[in-house]
Amino acid sequence: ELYTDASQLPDTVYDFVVVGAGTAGNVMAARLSENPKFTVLVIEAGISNEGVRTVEVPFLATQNIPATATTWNYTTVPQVGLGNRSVAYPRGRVLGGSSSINFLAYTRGADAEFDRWANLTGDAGWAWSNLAPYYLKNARLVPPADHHNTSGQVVPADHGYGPLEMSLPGFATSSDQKVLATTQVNGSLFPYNIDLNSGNSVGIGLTQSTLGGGERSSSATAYLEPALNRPNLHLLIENTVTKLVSSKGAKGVPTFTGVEFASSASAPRHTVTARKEVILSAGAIGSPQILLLSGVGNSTDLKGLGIAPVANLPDVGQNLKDHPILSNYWQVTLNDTFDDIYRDTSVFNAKLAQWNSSRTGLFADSPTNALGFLRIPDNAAIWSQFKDPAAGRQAGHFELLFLDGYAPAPAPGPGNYFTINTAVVTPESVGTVKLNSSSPFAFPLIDPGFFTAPFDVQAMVYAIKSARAFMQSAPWAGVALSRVGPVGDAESDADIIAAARAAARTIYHPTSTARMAPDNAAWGVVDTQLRVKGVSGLRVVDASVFPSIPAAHPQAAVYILAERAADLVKQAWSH
Ligand SMILES: Cc1cc2nc3c(=O)[nH]c(=O)nc-3n(C[C@H](O)[C@H](O)[C@H](O)COP(=O)(O)OP(=O)(O)OC[C@H]3O[C@@H](n4cnc5c(N)ncnc54)[C@H](O)[C@@H]3O)c2cc1C
Repeated sequence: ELYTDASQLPDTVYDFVVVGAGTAGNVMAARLSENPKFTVLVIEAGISNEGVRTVEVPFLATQNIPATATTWNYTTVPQVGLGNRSVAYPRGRVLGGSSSINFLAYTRGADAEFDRWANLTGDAGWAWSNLAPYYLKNARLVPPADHHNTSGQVVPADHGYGPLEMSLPGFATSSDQKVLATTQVNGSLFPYNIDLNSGNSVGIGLTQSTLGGGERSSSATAYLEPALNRPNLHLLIENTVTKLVSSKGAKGVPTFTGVEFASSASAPRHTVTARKEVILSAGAIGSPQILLLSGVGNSTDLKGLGIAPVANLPDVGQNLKDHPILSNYWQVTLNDTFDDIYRDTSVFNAKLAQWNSSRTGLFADSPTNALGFLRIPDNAAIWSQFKDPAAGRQAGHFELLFLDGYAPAPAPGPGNYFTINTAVVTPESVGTVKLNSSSPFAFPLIDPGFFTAPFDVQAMVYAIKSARAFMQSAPWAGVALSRVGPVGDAESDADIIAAARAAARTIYHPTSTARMAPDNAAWGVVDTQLRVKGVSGLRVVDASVFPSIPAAHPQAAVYILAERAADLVKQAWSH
């Protein structure tokens, strides 16, 4: 049942209270409520996802950001590595969380990403061989919107049977053909990868997107909605959790027993009791913020803000990792790019009408039809200065994302454009999330530390040159005209670096702000069962516990982690 007002809630005591109906939170809610003996309440700050056009229409995903009714409209603190610019840092604030507003790419990353988690935490349960069943349990392939023959574009045997729908592009563009042709003629630099979700994530392939039947599939549509008719699952939306409630338990161990929330800063606070556990799934920004507001963090910092310390865990809000990205643009001779839809309302409306009537056409597609992860070669000069940060040889160092037009729109002038977004997916830069104030309604201070580590700058230079080499390949001869846009003019390395610092932004992949560490380690925030260290009754399940950031779009890893976490919680309370 869905409620919008605390006074409507039929109960004040639940077995589990899940904070945040986001990507991970909805997996927890759906899986825990499979047991009819468990009662579960989910509290979400955002609005319902239903009927929100930019959430439902895959191609319009980019229109949810930077600041709309479905986002937390965060910005970063000025970024030293980006010429002191502050950059927009939106997160989903809607049922489904960021899975409702993201750009739909589903990439689980190399097996080695998870094996690294196992190594960093000392728990083989996080190794790929043990997580694979949870990957299969998360998503399933469904036909693309245009029902084309997908042989040679995907390896069906490497996919599962879960509720999340995933499909290949359902609206072919002429630039897709050129991207794929480039992998054929220039395969040594740009190998074709038939399925980026087969465990080897190096190479370029068609994007597998979280959509089915031409509509976005999210943790809200795939997990939450089908479970909402269960009598043991209650959902409260449009209410912000202000802190977690704890008391001193047996032997003086702080014990989390409930959650405090309110519908606005000035509204009265309400509390509910969690008989078994509080599950914190507020994401890589929200979860550290709520931990700090609840007295879990660096005790000295907390006292300075007037917050009574409950557990001294200095790692809360530390180790923020994210992928920096920027756009490289070309003017092209193709005449069917999407540029016109943002220049001509009648073209936009025609595409929307097609989607409305048949869930087909451009708007049934995610914003990017092809992408790939590539390695900086072993003989590159960069390796004389830096140690290889990749998890393994089947993981890339940088990413190329291909967009059939000028993105973010609108194009700077008439004509047609092609965009290659370049991202560094093995960043060495580390940042923080800190409280700005003890008010739960004040945004935290977000500092991803972009380009503060020299490796990231050098890797971005490499990625930009790689994108340029891609466009110099034979299939683009006579098609790609001039380079345009802010990075386009830069020629020398020094100029490219300056342009990169002026143009880079986030690809919206923050992780690791409440990271998992070995059970006996003094560092970290949660143990290998995702229980907050030094307290009882509290787990964190979302991207904030990632021990390291995968060289991939992280939503797949969030789903996989949450599927395992749900089993861990079920096992813990099976008696
Ligand atoms: C614009 C954008 C594009 C992206 N594109 C991709 C992509 O193409 N592919 C990909 O794999 N990943 C992408 N990502 C990243 C991916 O979506 C996230 O890594 C993932 O969804 C995070 O899941 P989570 O469960 O950790 O947090 P979220 O899904 O963000 O969930 C957190 C939830 O907690 C709620 N919450 C927070 N604080 C409170 C509070 N105090 N009280 C109540 N509720 C609260 C939030 O409203 C939200 O619903 C993108 C992200 C964004 C923002």
